[in-house]
Amino acid sequence: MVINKLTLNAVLMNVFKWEKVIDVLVEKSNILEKENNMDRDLVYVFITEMMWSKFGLKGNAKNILAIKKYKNEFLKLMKENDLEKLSGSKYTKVLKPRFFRVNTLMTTIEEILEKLLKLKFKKLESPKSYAEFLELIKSDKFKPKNVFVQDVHIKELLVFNSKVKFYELEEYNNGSLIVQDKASCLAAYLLNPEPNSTVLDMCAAPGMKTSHLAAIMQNKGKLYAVDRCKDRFNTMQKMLERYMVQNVETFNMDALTFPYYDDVKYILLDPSCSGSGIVDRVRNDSSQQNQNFQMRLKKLANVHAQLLNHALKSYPKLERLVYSTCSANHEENEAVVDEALSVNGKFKLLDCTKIVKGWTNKGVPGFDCSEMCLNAVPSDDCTNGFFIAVFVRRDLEEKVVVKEEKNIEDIVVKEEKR
Ligand SMILES: C[S@@+](CC[C@H](N)C(=O)[O-])C[C@H]1O[C@@H](n2cnc3c(N)ncnc32)[C@H](O)[C@@H]1O
Repeated sequence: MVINKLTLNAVLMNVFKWEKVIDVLVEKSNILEKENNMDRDLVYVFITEMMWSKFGLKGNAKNILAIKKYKNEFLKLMKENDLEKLSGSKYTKVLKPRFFRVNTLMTTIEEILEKLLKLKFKKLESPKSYAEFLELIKSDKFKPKNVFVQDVHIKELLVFNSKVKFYELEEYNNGSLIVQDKASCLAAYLLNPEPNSTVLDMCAAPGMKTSHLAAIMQNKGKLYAVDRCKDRFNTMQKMLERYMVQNVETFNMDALTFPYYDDVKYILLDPSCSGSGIVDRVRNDSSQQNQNFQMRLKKLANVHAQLLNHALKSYPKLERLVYSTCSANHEENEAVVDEALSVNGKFKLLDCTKIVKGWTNKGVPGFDCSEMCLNAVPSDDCTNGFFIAVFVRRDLEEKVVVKEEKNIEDIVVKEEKR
């Protein structure tokens, strides 16, 4: 059999993912004792291929046929012992809802709500608190395919059952409705630039957060979107055009060499990370301990720190910076933030979970910044794993807190008027 490195890697990652389940199947079925000439590792690979690979376990070799005999027994054991839940951590096998962000540069929330009602969707009453919101989207009330609810924090975000797909819907196809996980939307929500300000998105492609920033700025002011990767940059340009972002200037370059410093008041830094927070990407303890992964983490963390330090030092009018990753590893998150704070005394952190009311998952304990950061945890928050820290210039802190409180008051007033 010809097998390339990538295929082999995918097979092994799948074995790691299901390892705990296979441990139980092997033990309960006594397969190793019964098939006493077989190598344990090979048995794990064969079981994974037979039970969970797209194409099943192929071939008629003696040891393959021996494993195939156990399929029904394994299925029964899985069911009886509810083994699926062992297959991952809080980052895998989580049934996330589907989040659609209304692109307010092309339409309004009201127009989309009207369209959805015409399509026989039923809007559930928006809960008052985040805890009630989570309870609702995890409950049976949220099971039917035709129900949805408006997000409790980000008003332009509509939350649907995981089975809902809008491939046929005009608004989805023309860019008025954008699929974007809530955790990813929180970055622009927390940066919260006012219209007419100057904003720099340092690692912008493919432009999801850039387009959200433009929507928050109502297409007014200046939005610099920088990315060094040519292909991703090209995709971003197409996407921003499609989403009718008009206040953006795009730059295909390294953010460390971006030349326009003077007016930048807000920065979003969302660098390339390990992606270990993304639900469905294979992630488990065995793969995390892998030496290559640890080395990769170290390299990524160094790059993050370099970009973050550069941003905090180089922009004289910078008031606020959001640092975000879709990593679940503290090396890329809290450790980078602590280091940046230790050498950038002019900045401090805002308490993210005070702004995102009711959010309970903070940074992992053990770091100076832990209490001020926000972690999105798939099994709790029903989003991808995500990390956010908000830096503010120290002497502006009071002004910023007043602004936050005012924003929250405005939201409450708007809600009451409805
Ligand atoms: C996580 S992705 C950004 C996703 C984007 N913020 C969004 O919401 O669509 C990270 C991006 O950073 C870019 N990048 C990494 N290092 C960079 C650097 N030094 N300068 C500019 N772009 C960089 C990568 O090319 C990649 O497109």
